[in-house]
Amino acid sequence: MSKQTSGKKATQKATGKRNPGTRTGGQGGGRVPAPAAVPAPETGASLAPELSRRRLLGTVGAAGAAGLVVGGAGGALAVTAAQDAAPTALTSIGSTEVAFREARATHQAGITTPLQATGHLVAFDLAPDADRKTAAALLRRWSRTAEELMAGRTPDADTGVALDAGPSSLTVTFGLGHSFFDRTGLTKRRPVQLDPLPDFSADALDPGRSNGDLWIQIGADDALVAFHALRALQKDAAGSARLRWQMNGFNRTPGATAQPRTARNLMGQIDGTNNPKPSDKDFDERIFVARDADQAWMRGGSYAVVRRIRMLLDDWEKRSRHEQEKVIGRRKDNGAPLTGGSETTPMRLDATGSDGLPVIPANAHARIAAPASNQGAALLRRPFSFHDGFREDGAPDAGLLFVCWQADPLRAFTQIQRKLDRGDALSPFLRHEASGLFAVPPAAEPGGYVGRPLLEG
Ligand SMILES: C=CC1=C(C)c2cc3[nH]c(cc4nc(cc5[nH]c(cc1n2)c(C)c5CCC(=O)O)C(CCC(=O)O)=C4C)c(C)c3C=C
Ligand SMILES: [Fe+2]
Repeated sequence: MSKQTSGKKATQKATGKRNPGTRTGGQGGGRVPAPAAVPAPETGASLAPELSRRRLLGTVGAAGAAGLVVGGAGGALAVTAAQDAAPTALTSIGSTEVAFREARATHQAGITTPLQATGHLVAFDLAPDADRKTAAALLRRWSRTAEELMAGRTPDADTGVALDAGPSSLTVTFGLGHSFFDRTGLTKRRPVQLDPLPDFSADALDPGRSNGDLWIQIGADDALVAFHALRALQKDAAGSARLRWQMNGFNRTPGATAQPRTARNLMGQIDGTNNPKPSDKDFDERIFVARDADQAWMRGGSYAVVRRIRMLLDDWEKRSRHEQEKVIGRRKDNGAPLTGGSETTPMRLDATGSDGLPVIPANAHARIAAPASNQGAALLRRPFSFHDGFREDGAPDAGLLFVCWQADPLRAFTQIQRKLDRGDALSPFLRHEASGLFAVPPAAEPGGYVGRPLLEG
């Protein structure tokens, strides 16, 4: 059914787990360089190690060896084979694989996985005549495709777009919207956590680009790999569901800086510093649905809130650096709180300056959004930046595809956004233009598919 292009399927668990916002520290993600098997381009059989090494080194020599995965930390020697061409050596970026289902992980990939360079967010609505069986068959097809592509394998009848790219940290994450449950006769099993988000005063939402029966988040460190996955999943949906909306985003390319750093957004701020870390004792409780939750099919799952937030960059960029820093409560250069220290130093919210005013202003974004201002509420932010060209007035149509993860959206996103809505210094520079809320079930069981316990339970 499929052609293996990046060595045999990886079954190892995560090594070098990294924080989604920082690419270092913490756990999460399960990204591993693909293992060393080398398929022969013509026959698919393994090449003798000596031959494959020679071929590889030839390619390495031509390409320059820096960054290539040849006996690196993971000992991996990865190649990908175009159908009739010589194998292409992969760097660690191309060969890194995120497991579709890890041995002991109960949640889907793409939640604690480190930020990827490219992302597509896509919502589908089930076809008018679709029922629960149609939905189940679609999720089965989608899960199979996701597992294949995340392992670096491509379908036989393939366009070849990603043939020599390797898995490139591809993740595909599936979610179910409020309307999915009505469409599939499962209204009674819809979790209250999917109740529609309240209206916020700053909302200017476009219903056509909001919500949807089904949602997919695709992320990869290679734009061709991400597009390839999007296209394959769209083809799988033919006749069962049609595209409702799609958004494309990006982050800094991994490996661009010598030391991994927390991402910057299009306002130039270091964004993601105070994300909950998988090493925090309450991380699972905050981000994932509890193991004893009433909705058994959601145990180990999470809820995603997706917002397309356009940044009013012309207004923002007129502000001095000092003004911009007061809006957030942190420095732009290194992300440190205005009360001093480095990026990871805790904010001193009670510190006052010689003028008697709080050093981190009362309306600073980081103060208002902090757990201390929200009865302990916290969410995991895992966004992509977007740029969809320029508007008629010449302003960039650019901003943040804000994706955040939590066990309970009412206690996390809604609580924090209500607070921000009432007086966040950042709000005048933002427009919330689209919104979605999705239940993201746990990872598929071996041989199963995402959502099976709901659809067949
Ligand atoms: C409802 C939740 C949030 C929305 C919407 C949101 C939008 C948004 N934020 C930034 C930039 C930054 N946010 C920062 C911190 C921060 N933001 C939220 C929540 C929302 N942000 C939280 C929970 C936090 C952490 C607060 C804390 O515990 O300290 C920061 C500071 C650095 C960091 O910790 O990440 C920046 C910068 C933008 C640009 C934006 C919308 C486009
Ligand atoms: Fe924020």
